[in-house]
Amino acid sequence: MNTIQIKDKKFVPYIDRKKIQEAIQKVAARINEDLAGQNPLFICVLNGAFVFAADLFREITIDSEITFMRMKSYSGTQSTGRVKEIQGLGEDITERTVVVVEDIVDTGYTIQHIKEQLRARNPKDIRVASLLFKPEALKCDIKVDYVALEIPNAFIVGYGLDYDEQGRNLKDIYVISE
Ligand SMILES: O=P(O)(O)OC[C@H]1O[C@H](OP(=O)(O)OP(=O)(O)O)[C@H](O)[C@@H]1O
Ligand code: HPA
Repeated sequence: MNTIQIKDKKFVPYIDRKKIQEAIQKVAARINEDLAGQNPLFICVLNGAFVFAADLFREITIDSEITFMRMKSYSGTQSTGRVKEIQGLGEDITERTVVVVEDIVDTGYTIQHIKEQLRARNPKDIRVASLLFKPEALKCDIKVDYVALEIPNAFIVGYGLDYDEQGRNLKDIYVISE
């Protein structure tokens, strides 16, 4: 069944690269339509979102810009519940439309924290685009505007997502096997 081992855990194939790319194209088409003429600033949340952001941004056909910030809240397979800013945002976003690009919204603590930080800088609008969303795991009252794929509450790796920093280079997404 193509089981892979990363450190002490086993994972099995879950979402293949073709399905990922199709889902990204659909999300990009919605963003292209919704945000045309607004020159949105995409904000990629490192580390995990770098693969998704690279693929999403190349599907964006409207005038737009991209930048990066870096946050950390996970340890192993669990959220610590504390969101640490490793690298903040340099750009002035006053009166700009920004699109926060995440690989996953799980408990929602990270995106909630980022939205609070960005709101204080008076943007025109904050949209959130996430490759993956786990509705059953959500612990915050937040809206994810553009979701490529909804998944159940299980730990996954690949396509930028890691287990203990390993597995980000996998082309497909794998789920933990009990
Ligand atoms: O909704 P939440 O429960 O907050 O989880 C989502 C966050 O967790 C991951 O980041 P992580 O802290 O693992 O850092 P990484 O991006 O460097 O892997 C992921 O990239 C999101 O930013
Ligand atoms: O399921 C996950 N896998 C990897 N990183 C994550 N960060 C939040 N949820 C996850």
